[in-house]
Amino acid sequence: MCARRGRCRSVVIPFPKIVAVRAFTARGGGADYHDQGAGHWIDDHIATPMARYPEYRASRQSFGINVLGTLVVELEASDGTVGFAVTTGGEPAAFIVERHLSRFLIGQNPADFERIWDQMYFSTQYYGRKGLVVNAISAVDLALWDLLGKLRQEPVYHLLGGAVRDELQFYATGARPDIARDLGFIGGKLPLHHGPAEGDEGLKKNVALLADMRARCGDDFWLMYDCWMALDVDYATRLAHACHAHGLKWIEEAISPDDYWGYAELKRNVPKGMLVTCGEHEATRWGFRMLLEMDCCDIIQPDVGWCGGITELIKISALADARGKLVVPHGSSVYSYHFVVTRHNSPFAEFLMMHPGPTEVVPMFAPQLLGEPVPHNGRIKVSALDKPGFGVELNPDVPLHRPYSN
Ligand SMILES: C[C@H](O)[C@H](O)[C@@H](O)[C@@H](O)C(=O)O
Ligand SMILES: [Mg+2]
Repeated sequence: MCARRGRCRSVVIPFPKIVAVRAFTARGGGADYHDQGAGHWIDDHIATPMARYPEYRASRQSFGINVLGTLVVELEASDGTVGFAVTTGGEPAAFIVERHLSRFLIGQNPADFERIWDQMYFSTQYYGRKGLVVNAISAVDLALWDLLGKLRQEPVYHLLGGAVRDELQFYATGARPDIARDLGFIGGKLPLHHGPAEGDEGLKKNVALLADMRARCGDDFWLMYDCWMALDVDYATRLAHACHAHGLKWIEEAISPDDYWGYAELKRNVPKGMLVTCGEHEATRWGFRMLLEMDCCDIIQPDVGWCGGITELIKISALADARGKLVVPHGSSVYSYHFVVTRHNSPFAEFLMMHPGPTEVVPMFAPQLLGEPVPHNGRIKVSALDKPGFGVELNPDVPLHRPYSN
């Protein structure tokens, strides 16, 4: 409405077009948060599908969990504004961005993210659909939303409909839930250390660790196990029932992400009141539709840097919301925080404790992002997100390598 009488000229200001796409790689923590130095809790004899091979049991880095490294995507607009994002992907993902996806971005309006996403996905469907390719698409999509926010001078959560709450509350993932409790987090998610290859002895050690943490944390603190795809339905069922006595709140990603049938069976098998969660290695609305329609889990946990980005997470979240399911994204720093605050069915978030102990809170994607907010007393106020885009900048002290160009 015009405030004053007279002609009201409503002019849509044209958006600057994307003029450059750059993909870099970086090593050492950051978005590829498994890429840590020796002695870090996150690589301390954690159960994985590779643990059936004794030579790959003590360390996930031994089989290559950190082989990719971080992908950094920059999108530059004609007015000089640069949007960027980071995810797991490294050099192969940089190739996909520079040599395949860039053609759908150069000369385009960053506000056309639906068309751009559609072209990135369906042009790579013949070799993508999940994993590395969708990681690359996710990074481009997140950089688009960062660029949009910077062009509109608004935080991404404003572009998603605004906050439905004043603060984010977090559970912490790491080896020390007892310390997480003292730091004000609402729960602690432990990595599972022993899988089927270590038999009943290993299962007893898993239960003993949970019992110890329950004794340290008291009865009211959430305790969860993250099984990182390491188990089979029988072992996961036995573990769930053995851990029920110690108040295990949820059993996470117990079996292969491809075994939708196994998840549906596990969800029927676990004790009443225990939740089954999964999805961090699932991708797109179609993958999550399968998890939801086959009743595989109680909570889906997409990683916004791996599932297709914000543009796809909007669709995934709506599917879950329509079925009364919670969406608690896998820890992905500001990229999930800006989403979670805007959705009623995302009442809390994950904070991955990246300190080696972990005995203190450090930024999740350290050292790559400057300005990354961290929880205080297990919470982040929405006002901490009130900066354009995702509100973070690349740390200029982190060496970047650009292996390809477009
Ligand atoms: C702690 C788990 O083993 C993984 O390292 C973690 O990244 C992921 O599964 C999570 O849910 O945070
Ligand atoms: Mg997990």
